[in-house]
Amino acid sequence: MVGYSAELFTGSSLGLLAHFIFKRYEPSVLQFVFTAALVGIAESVFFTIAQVAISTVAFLIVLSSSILYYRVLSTNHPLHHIPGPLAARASQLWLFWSLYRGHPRQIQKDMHERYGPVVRIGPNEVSIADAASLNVIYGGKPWLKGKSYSFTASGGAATHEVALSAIRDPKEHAFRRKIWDRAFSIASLKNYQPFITKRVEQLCEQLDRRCSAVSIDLYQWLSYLVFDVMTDLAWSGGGDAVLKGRDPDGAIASARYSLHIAGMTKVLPWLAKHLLGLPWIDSKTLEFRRFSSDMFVKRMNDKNNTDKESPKDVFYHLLSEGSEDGRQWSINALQADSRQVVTAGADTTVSAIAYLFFCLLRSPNHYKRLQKTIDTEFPHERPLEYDALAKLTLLDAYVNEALRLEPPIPFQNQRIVPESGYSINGISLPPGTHVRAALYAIARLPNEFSSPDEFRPERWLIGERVPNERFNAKASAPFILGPYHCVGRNFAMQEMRYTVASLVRRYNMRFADGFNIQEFEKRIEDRSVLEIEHPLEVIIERRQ
Ligand code: HEM
Repeated sequence: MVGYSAELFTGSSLGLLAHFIFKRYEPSVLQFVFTAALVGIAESVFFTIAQVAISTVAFLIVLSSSILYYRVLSTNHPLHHIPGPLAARASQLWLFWSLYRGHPRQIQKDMHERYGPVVRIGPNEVSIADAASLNVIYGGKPWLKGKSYSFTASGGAATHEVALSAIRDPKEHAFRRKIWDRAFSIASLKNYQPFITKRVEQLCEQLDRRCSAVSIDLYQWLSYLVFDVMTDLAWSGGGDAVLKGRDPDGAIASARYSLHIAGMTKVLPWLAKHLLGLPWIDSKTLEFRRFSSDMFVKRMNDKNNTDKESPKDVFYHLLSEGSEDGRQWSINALQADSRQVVTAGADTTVSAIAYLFFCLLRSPNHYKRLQKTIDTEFPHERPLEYDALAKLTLLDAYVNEALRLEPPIPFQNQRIVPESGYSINGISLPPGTHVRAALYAIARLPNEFSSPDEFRPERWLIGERVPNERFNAKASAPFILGPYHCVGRNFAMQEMRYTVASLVRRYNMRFADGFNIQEFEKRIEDRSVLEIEHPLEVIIERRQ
């Protein structure tokens, strides 16, 4: 051993030195390997190959043990005082594993029940389960978006195609967001209603043919519906999934898979671009990229065809509105943002509607009550009107309750503690700490809602709350708050109201024989957006 002392000493010292650098700048595996290679090359000037090998091994062992010790045990670590699982303190891989398994929202909730309102879920990341903090983090002067946003959900590194949700620079975000806000103004929302009405009518025609027959997978049909609505919204024309009764060119599955992969790799952004380059992953995200590019080109051609009046879709707003300083969007940005209408709007809305139907079918009395209310409000031939539906407090109570229990984006909301730091329940979070609000856990806190795990839409109706019932509407934030809140919120609400009211009014439904409620619940997974992995098998009957 004495014979190796020079190379062991050199390797170990360089390992410690590298740690002091990596402590400030979290390395990727590639940087880690690159540094080791650099050290090896530098040492080869003084050492033989065997000595370099020994020194490099010493370097790697000391560097990894020192990082591990610092993250897990050292009282010098700025988040040392925050409780959490040891594996999470050690590496981001713990989060990656939670996402891979598909239940990070539930793991977050379990962790909070065990450790309290602030839990360490990564080397430099904490989760917060505290309703009052929602406004501090996301509302008012919001905290900056975290590193996980350096990667877009649409299947490309953010530097190539930045969609609105991935923009971390507040000024750039505000510039692009202004145009999105116009695209979702009250006036614009009215222009979009025919998209919903037409597709729901098509869905009803399809479902009419499947009444009382074999069971249908309601989640699948709702996916077709919402995908068509979103592609109409983005580019005034889509894949006609409802009419065809199938996923057009595999685009729905491919869009879903893109979100699935993006959700997992967002916690390890450096891994994302390497993973996406893998042929079998690339081929599974290709269909949606191809589909959306075709739609984009078609819509551009329509725009350039001066004989046609430009349809008033989101694309219309993205194209025609420049900013006051005269800046125009690049083609890449235009493509990324119009595609985001589908990636942000489809799976979120479909999971919310499907989960609401699941709750209604599990409690048939609720189904009947909603049906009766809609029958009373819209007797016989009276068409469903969007404005009247928006005033139906009972309908909103049902939608809000489903969103409370299963917020469709429960986990992907990372922010950075600002320079002023933050303190919660006497626990201080230093500037630069990455945080996520545990939306799912907060909306199920027993001090915010009585019987928090129960589907009880009445809690949203002032006249129906039981005496001393705990109810804090602000603890349920499925669309987040503040300047980065969901821009499609009002559109999603009108789509959910119209779809649910139309189907409940027209059909009686029940679970198919043998439907496994527990298994269905278990298979509601989340990585980016809720993914329902179990068919929602139902039997439908046309009402007289
Ligand atoms: C029930 C349905 C929906 C829910 C629960 C939902 C939820 C959310 C949430 C929580 C965020 C913030 C995520 C973050 O902090 O990173 C968000 C952002 C966003 N949502 Fe939605 N969403 C829904 C439907 C829609 C629809 C229909 C659209 C239509 C285009 C849409 C477009 C967007 C966009 C573009 C953003 C990024 C906003 C920004 O960064 O300024 N969403 N949504």
